[in-house]
Amino acid sequence: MASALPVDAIRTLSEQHPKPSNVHFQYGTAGFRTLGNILDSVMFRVGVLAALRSKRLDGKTIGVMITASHNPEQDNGVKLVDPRGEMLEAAWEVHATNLANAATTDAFVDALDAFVKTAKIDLSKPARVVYARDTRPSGPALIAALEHGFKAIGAEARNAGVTTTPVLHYLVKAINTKGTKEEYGVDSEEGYLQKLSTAFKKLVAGKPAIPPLVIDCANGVGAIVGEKLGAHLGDTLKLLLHNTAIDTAGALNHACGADFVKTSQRLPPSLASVLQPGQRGCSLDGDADRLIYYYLDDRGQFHMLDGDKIAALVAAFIVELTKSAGLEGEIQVGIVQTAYANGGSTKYLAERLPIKCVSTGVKHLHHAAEHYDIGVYFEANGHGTVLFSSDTTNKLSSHQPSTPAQSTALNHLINLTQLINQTVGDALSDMLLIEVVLAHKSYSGLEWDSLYVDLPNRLVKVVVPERNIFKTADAERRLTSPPGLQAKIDELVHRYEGGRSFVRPSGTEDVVRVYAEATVRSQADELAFRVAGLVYDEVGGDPAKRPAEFL
Ligand SMILES: CC(=O)N[C@H]1[C@@H](OP(=O)(O)O)O[C@H](CO)[C@@H](O)[C@@H]1O
Ligand SMILES: [Mg+2]
Repeated sequence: MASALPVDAIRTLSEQHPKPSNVHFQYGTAGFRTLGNILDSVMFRVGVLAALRSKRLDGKTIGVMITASHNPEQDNGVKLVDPRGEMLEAAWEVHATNLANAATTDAFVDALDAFVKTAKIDLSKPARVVYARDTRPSGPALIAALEHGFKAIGAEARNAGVTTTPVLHYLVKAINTKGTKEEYGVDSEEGYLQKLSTAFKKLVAGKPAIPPLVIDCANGVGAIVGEKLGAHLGDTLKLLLHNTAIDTAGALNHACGADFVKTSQRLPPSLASVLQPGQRGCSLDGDADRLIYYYLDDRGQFHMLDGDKIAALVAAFIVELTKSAGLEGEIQVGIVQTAYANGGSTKYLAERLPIKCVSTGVKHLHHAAEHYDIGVYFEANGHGTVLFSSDTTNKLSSHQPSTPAQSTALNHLINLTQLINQTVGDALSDMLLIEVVLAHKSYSGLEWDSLYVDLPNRLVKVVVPERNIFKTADAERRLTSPPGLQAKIDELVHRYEGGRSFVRPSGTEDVVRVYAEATVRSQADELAFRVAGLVYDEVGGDPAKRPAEFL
């Protein structure tokens, strides 16, 4: 017999976290995300929901991460992590949205009650959660609201403190596999850093000394975890941490970080006197799950190495290792991208490997990558990882190499499975992976960059009255609504050499995004601003507020 919801405790505590009346919350691409100061009720309710998710899954530990990633400092957000360290099952996103929008405590309790029945949640099961936050100033108050949610429903909750999003994902998997034969690692941040650095040291043993690496920590939590990682790495790889001002108001993600670099396609001004020509630098985002590399050439010109370049570098290396290990034909490496992948990268990769295009958002990439023996997925913005299927992991551990060279390659592959975060993309783990490949190939940024040439591209935001009328098909590459708009975009695109453009509603911001690329820089810009203008006018944008750059 299932026990009942502790309705009295939920009511009492819920009254302390009333829902603001004029806001509609939505569990989107990255969980709930909006201004930090309106999220109190959402946190409380997510606390209760996380516990129910755990009960539904037989008491497995669920993760809760409070962060707004690369978004401005005043924003915050929360997302749930499922037992294997993956994003919350999509079907529950709707339940999360429903519960968050119940107008009153009574409505919330009624919604909970109905939900427990329809989702067949056995309330007698234990509820276990692990939670963490990034460095945002709104974090501590939101954690307190979340903890009230845990308390209300009686969850067993473990506080993982201030850490990165990927560390939290790792912890969830490590806790849930503890003591099993799939044990993922020691269930602590320290255990994770130990695991990564041990694998890294094995992978670069015997290689020439690696020059120090400049890291822009976006003034976020990557600064804290990056410093600890640096201590583990010692002289193997010296990390030069910059933008580490986690206590300076307004500094987080401001004119720095992976998103700044990717969108503005330039060096953070704070690194202008730091990065030397030829030296490698990289930027993390506010919760350290995105990574963008770059270098300055001899003339001091900036060159960006984004998620697409990372995918190309890493996939080629893994393919080479599988061949050298004598596993050619037995292990297939595949790539997953989104429509935002640069056309140059898609062409380069499609000529070499199986490749798939999916909708924006890590959960789509992750699931598609699981269908390959080894799936490499990166969003152009630098979020991604490499997944090894369990068949592949078994093959690697049982394969009998016939030569010393095969044995070395096989060991490298096995160590890569330890170095790479299998739950979600991690900027720090990805950074070590890239450093391994560069060391093995004796590549500088220049050689890596010349794998293929990026097509000039431009990303533009369009503010429209109603973004939900924009509907897409074909992995978001075509609009099906508003009717007729896609035909007009096609007509424009045809006029540009190497032209490609698509339009989709953002899942994290109240805007529509326009992407365009073309063979020549000025043409990519022109196409993007023409399509942006078209979109703006088509859906009745206010002519008085029409951005001047739209054509
Ligand atoms: C063009 C772009 O970079 N879009 C980002 C952004 O999603 P939008 O749905 O485009 O707002 O945030 C997502 C979550 O971080 C990330 O997965 C995605 O790649
Ligand atoms: Mg992030």
